[in-house]
Amino acid sequence: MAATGTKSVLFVCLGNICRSPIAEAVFRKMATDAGVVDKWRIDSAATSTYEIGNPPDHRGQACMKGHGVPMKHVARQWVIDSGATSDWNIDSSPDARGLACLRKHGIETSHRARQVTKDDFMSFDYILCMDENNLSELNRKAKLVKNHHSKIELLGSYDPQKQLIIEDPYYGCDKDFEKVYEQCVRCCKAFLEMNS
Ligand SMILES: N#Cc1ccccc1-c1cc(NCCCN2CCCCC2)c2ccccc2n1
Repeated sequence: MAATGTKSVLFVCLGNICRSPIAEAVFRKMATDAGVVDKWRIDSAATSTYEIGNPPDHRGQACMKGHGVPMKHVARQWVIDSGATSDWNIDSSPDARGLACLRKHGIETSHRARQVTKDDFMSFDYILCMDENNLSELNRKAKLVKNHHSKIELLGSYDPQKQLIIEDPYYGCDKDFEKVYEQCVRCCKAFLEMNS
């Protein structure tokens, strides 16, 4: 649970390099522009270990840059299993393609994979994910954590245009990232208004 008076939201997708960092950045900018960012703990994470430690996808970075939305995130996975979390990527350096892309945009960065804890399920008020796979994976993991209190929902359930699913753009093109961005803007706006 966040400190008293603050709220907390964790955005989740499969790899935490495409959709959830965009949602996190969009929500953070909206909360900042509304003067309430200090009342929120905002983060994003993955259901998988695919991209731990890597920077956000360069197509997402380009999309956000085009919309003037700052984005800084290190992909992390939160494993809610009884056993240990994956240590395959501890101290791994980021994907070379991501680093090259950031350097091209003049952004130097020193990412490191970071481990997750079970605390996410106890410490976030809201866990908002992108598609049915994320939702079923999160609900499956939630069963492994006693007395977790997070509300696990589809981010798309807040969309006034009722587009429930935010599709994975990983194999897509810039247009697909643009669609993710537009959906995140609609949903995050409605979510923030509902919690203000
Ligand atoms: N999986 C799937 C999938 C299915 C449909 C559409 C997109 C994806 C897809 C694939 C990715 N990485 C390629 C496969 C990774 N390897 C899969 C086997 C285990 C070792 C890792 C993604 C990476 C980051 C963010 C989103 C991604 N989404």
